[in-house]
Amino acid sequence: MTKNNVDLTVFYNFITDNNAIGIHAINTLGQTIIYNDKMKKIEGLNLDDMSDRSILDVFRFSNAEESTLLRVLQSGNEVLNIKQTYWNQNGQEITTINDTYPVIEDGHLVGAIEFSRDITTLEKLVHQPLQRYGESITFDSITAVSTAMRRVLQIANKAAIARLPVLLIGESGTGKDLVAEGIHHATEPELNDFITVYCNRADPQIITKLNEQLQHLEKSTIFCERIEYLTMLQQQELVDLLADYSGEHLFIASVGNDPIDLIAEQQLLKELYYFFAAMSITIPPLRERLDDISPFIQSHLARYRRVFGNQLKGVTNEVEQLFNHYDWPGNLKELEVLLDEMGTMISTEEYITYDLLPHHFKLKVQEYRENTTFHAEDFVIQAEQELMPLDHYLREAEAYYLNKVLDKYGHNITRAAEALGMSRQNLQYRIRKMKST
Ligand SMILES: Nc1ncnc2c1ncn2[C@@H]1O[C@H](COP(=O)(O)OP(=O)(O)OP(=O)(O)O)[C@@H](O)[C@H]1O
Repeated sequence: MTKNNVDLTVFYNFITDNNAIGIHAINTLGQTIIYNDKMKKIEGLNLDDMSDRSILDVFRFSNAEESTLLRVLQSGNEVLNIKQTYWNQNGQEITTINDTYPVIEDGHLVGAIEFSRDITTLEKLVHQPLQRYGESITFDSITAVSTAMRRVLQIANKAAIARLPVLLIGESGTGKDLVAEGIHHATEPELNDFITVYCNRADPQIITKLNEQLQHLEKSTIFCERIEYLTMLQQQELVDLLADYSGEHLFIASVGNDPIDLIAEQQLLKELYYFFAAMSITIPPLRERLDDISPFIQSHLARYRRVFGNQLKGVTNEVEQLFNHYDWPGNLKELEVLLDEMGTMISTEEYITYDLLPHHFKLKVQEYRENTTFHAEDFVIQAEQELMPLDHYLREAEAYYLNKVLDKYGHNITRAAEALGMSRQNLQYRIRKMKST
């Protein structure tokens, strides 16, 4: 393609490669033909993973309906403004808005193209703080059933009493923000305001603005969220500011990684770390405190029932097992986003079954599920198979059968017990026994 005798292909390639929008295009066979650098960053995949391969192969889609690109290819209709939050292979939280279009040439469909706008920063700085408006977070609002999390809250309570600077260390979504606000409300007498500073390096005036704000504040809590996101210069400005105001206010900061590593990687200023290090609280990732998953789901679903009036009571055993084996790179926030996503699809269901899980989550747990789910053929004796003791075999067979029946009846105990020809109490007893083995 040329214009004024200039080959435009080179310009089009440049536009594709130097663009703030992720672009992914496929042909009618589902093969990737364009996958730009921005899309690579967003999805955390390599071009080599994608080129010359059918999108079906790469993602192992079990159902073409579930890929927007393939859906558009099949229907010929555009799908616009789909918002998604997920954690890519590097454990980074990403929020995108996607538009997917059919590509038509001379009246014939020749492929489909997806444009993905990365709105992660906008989401973090604007939408999430807005969502939390009106809700005051105390230690009671934080799910802390695991020993590790109860310990975190104990130390946080001590920090509130001591009113010393606090450093909260933990991966994205572990609840640092909540613990900071919990500390604020646990101070006695309670400090006046809880101010969150989203450490956005793109704002060169950020520390100057904080300085102006501090001049008008009396005895408040200042939470500097993710201080490692500031430039070194901004961090130095913050150190100077803290020295001026440390007697007046309670300062809390958070970091997403081990601060010693951050210092070694020159992402955190040593002096800033020293200021906060007196009280360091490490919040462990969710995969190291699985006991918190179930109570978090319970309290989240209870809120759903109150707000949306639906019937959701919990998740099936199968989903619970998958949750316990997934590594949750986005921690409780990822679980929350997942529940929210499913919440919008629920109408009359009482339990979240495997089928209700969003496709992107099914992909993440697919391998584990394939390796662990019992199949009917597991109970057939095969020549090469090692025999297991009878009581073990019966236990597994019972668990397999009970789970199947419970799933069939959406975990409605009364209906499942009826189908199994036993009392509700008997079924509940067997479920408890199954969970404890
Ligand atoms: N222990 C918890 N109890 C209840 N909700 C939680 C808990 N931990 C996280 N959440 C949920 O996850 C969301 C994100 O948590 P939060 O913003 O505190 O994470 P964070 O560690 O500050 O993450 P980031 O480093 O990305 O800012 C919260 O708004 C809350 O809804």
